[in-house]
Amino acid sequence: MANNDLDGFKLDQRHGKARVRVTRVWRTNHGGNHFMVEWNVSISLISDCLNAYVSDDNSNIVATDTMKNTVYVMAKQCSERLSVENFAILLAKHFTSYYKQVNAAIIKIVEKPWERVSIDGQLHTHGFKLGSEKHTTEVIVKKSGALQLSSGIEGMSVVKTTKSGFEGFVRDKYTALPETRERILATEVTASWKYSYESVASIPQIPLYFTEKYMDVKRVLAKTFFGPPNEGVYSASVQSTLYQMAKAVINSFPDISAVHLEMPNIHFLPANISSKDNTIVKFNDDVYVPTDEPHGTIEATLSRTWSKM
Ligand SMILES: O=c1[nH]c(=O)c2[nH]c(=O)[nH]c2[nH]1
Repeated sequence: MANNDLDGFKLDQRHGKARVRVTRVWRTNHGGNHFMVEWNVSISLISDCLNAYVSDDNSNIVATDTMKNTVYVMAKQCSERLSVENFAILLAKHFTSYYKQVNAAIIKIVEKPWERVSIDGQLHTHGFKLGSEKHTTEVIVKKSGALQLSSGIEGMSVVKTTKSGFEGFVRDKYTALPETRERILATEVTASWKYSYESVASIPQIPLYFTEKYMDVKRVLAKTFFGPPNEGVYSASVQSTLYQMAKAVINSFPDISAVHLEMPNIHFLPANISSKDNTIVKFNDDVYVPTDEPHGTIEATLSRTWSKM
C-alpha cells in the first residue's frame, strides 16, 4: 500500500473496483467457432492520493467508476483471444503507465468455466455450458514493470472410493476415530501457483501460454491425486497426497516457483444405524453419509528454496 507520513501517523491505503463482470466474444467468420470468456475482475490501485483522505481533495483520485469502464475498453481492444493472465497484466500495465500517481496495480480475475458443448459427438461452434472448477489469477505490476504473477484453480471437487487410509495418528482420551486403510477420500482443491517471471517484459510471448499451463497444472494435480486408472495410488493421508500433488507441479513446470494447495478433508461417514434392539444398517464399505461440515482443513505451500513467495 502507498504509505505516507502524517505527523506521526502512517496511512496505508489503496482503492479499486471489485467484481467487475465482463464477457468477451471472439467470432471467426464463415461459420467458424466462436470463443467466449466471462471474467470477474477486481482492481486495486496503490496511488498517491493522500489528500483525498486527509484534505477532502480528490484531484489525484482515479475514480473507481473509471476503473470499471477501463475493463470494458480493454476487452474491446483485445481483438485476439488472450489468457486471463495476459488480460490482468494488460490492465495493470495500463493503470501504472497511464496515471502518474499510480505506483502499483493489483488485478484479480476469476474466469467462469464456460466450455464448448458437444452435440451428438460434434463440438458446437457457438454453444457453451458451465463446467465446474474456475481459473483464477492475481497480478501485481509496479510502475517499474516489476511483476508478481500467480494463477490458480478454485473448486476442483474430486473423490476416490478406495486407496485411502489414515493410521498411526495421536491416540488419547479424546480420540474416537478408528484407524483405517479403506475409506473414501474427497476434497475440493483450491490451488494457486506463483510464476517466476519478475517483469512484464520477461513473460512468454506465446499466445494463450498461461491458459495451456493452467490446463497442464490441472492435469498434473488430477493425475497425482487419482494415480493410474486401474491401480490408483494409496493415500496415507490428505497431507501426504497434498504434498505429492504440490511436488508433481513444481517438478513438472520449471517456471513455477511455488504452489499453495488447500485441500479440505470432506468426510463420507460410514453409515451404521441401530435401534435399541437391532442393527438396521451395518457398514461394510458400501453405504456412507456424505457431509459438508465439519470438514478437515489441510493446506500447505511448497516452494523452491530460491523462491520469494
Ligand atoms: O488425511 C487425514 N488427515 C488428518 O489430519 C485427519 N484427521 C482426521 O480426523 N482424519 C484425517 N485424515
